[in-house]
Amino acid sequence: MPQLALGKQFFESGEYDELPPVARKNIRIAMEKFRNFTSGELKADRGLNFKPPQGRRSRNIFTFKVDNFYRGVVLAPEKGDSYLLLKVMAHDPAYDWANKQDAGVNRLTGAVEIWDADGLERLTPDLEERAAPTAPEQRLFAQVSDGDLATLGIDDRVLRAARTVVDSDQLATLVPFLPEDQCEVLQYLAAQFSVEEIWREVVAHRPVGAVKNDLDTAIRNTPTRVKLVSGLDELEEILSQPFASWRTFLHPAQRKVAYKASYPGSYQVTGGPGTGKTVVAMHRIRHLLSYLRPDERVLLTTFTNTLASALRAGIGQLVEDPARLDRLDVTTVNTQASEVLTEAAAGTKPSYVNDSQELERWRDLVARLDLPWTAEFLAQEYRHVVLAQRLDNLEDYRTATRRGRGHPLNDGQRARVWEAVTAFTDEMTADGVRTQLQACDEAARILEEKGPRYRHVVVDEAQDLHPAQWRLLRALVAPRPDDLFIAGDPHQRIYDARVSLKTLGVNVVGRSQRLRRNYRSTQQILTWASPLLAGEKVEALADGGTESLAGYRSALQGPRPTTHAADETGGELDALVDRVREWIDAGIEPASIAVAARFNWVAKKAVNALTGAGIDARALRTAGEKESGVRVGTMHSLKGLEFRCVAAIGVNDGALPFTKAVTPEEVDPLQHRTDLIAERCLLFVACTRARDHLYVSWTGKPSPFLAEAGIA
Ligand SMILES: Nc1ncnc2c1ncn2[C@@H]1O[C@H](COP(=O)(O)OP(=O)(O)OP(=O)(O)O)[C@@H](O)[C@H]1O
Repeated sequence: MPQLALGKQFFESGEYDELPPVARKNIRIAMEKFRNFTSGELKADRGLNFKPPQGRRSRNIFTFKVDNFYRGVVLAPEKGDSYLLLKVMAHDPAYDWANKQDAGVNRLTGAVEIWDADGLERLTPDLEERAAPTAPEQRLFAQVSDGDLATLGIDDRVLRAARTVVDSDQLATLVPFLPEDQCEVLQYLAAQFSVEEIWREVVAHRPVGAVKNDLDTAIRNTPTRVKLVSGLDELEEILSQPFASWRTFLHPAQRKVAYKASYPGSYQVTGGPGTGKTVVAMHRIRHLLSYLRPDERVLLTTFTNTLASALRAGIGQLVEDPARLDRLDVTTVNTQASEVLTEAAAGTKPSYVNDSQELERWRDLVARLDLPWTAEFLAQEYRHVVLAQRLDNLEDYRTATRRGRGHPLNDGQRARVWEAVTAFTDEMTADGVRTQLQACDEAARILEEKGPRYRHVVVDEAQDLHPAQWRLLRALVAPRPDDLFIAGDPHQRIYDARVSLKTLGVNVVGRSQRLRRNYRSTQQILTWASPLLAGEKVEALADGGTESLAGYRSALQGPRPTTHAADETGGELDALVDRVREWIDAGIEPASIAVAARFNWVAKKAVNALTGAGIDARALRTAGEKESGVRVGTMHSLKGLEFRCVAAIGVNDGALPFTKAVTPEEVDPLQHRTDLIAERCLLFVACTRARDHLYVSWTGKPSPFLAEAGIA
């Protein structure tokens, strides 16, 4: 029986979602014929009008009639009996598209590649001309021999184009025309990966099996871009709902991590912004739910309630069975702490103090006890040393290592700090209040006594969790195979969190995967934003060492980010209004536009400026998911989210880094450095929320981060 398959191209650019229901029905009827007819019958069927387009490049490409308006384009290998549906378009564009495409089997991956061969052929002479003044040995791939390129699956036509590439900007212009796997190889080479490293990255995650040079096998061997359809029922199901690519077409690295049958313990997935860590976490949950025993439950944690509801909706699209979904909780770690404490206090909910109330208490203690340190210093000492290591008495504090703290304390000084710590905790207890982190610590202690609540815990946005939160996560699940699955990115660490997971009983050594392909933002946005972190060594997620963005790339293309320098705030806000209006006039949904500011008061001004100019805009924090209007919020509040357009405003000297958020070097040089990196990461996080358009503005002197990155 013939194998039906749907190509990723079929769903691209939202074309499929815009097809009228009747066209979808007709696609199903046509596909039924592909399923049931012999090839002779297909060719003879007048309704289907199955034929090769004249002028096609690939002899395996055919078109067929969907109805009087639409035609389908299908890849039908000569040998074998698979049919890969590539596009459904209006009559003329369908022929035009079909004639431009070529199809082949990648020598390295054994996967089917379909690419715009017409575009590649037309672009190559132009690139050759532009590259002529640059000597071949100075071009981007000069160090890689033709033989090595062939080993990595680069075919002759791509080789000719690759040899013209002078720099990564030129590679970006080629990307839309390249066969996908070959494109990935060239991007790795541009990022200075060795042939062996690329071989590992590109081949190791793929299904094993001999690479055969026949399209039929290749179609069945390309889960990244081809959805094999088991039958007409499944086809009907796929065609009847809006399509989200992330549900079906995982990158081999994503698939391997998400659907590995079992890990002997905890597992960690890292990667730059937009590399699909959350997507992997959601697929892992689908996998875990399918194996769950009747009395077991799964927990997914993330950083904010907004992200938790987005995750819940996402998993709802992946797991249809409500009975399975019922066995999943999606919350923040702090919510878990509150639940545990409420349960332990027979239903009485805990009361909290926020960061500024906590600081007020330290300030009061500094004055009362006449201490020689600032309130900020004591709050950090409590958070990063005492709470982090769960130090319960002076003896332990005396001998504790103070990793990451740059201001030494002698024995007498430690005794005085401890006096303040004791007063602080005693007064909090007497007032019946806690900080969120204290609550996590207490909840962990309770569960350490009572036992875990979940069979599996999946942690998203793991980079900002404090050791007390990790202790709670550790206590929520027993140390067993597949206990914790952790997703995070140290480049997005915007709160001061440093942990050694091993000392907290979470061991991911030898069990981790880094994702490198960005699915969210255009290459232009990544190329612009990555230098914001350049030169900074970012501490790895788990246990020492550093992480880099090597090989971080995107296959998406778009305009370069733009900047605006204003002399005064009014001018900056006027320019923002103009930019947002341009986006809306170009047809972009206002709710897919975000404005990000370092401070809440700047965000409020932006809301006023936009609404004053007649543009629907609202605060991100309070906006309901379905509400209209441009979203405006602080850079912190954009964490984990994404928008088609992002305007980062107020990126001024003095705002980024914000002086008050950075411990003075003379107070604590190590803390000073950590705070500065967090501020850098904050700007990076805000910029990498953008999918298509990024705009950055400032008033007066720009942020030194922009200047250091060569942007302003
Ligand atoms: N395999 C895929 N195919 C298509 N789209 C994908 C794929 N993987 C991820 N995406 C999309 O890329 C975007 C970013 O994914 P996701 O939020 O999972 O990344 P992330 O690494 O968690 O990002 P961040 O760390 O910046 O929050 C989302 O729109 C997601 O749907």
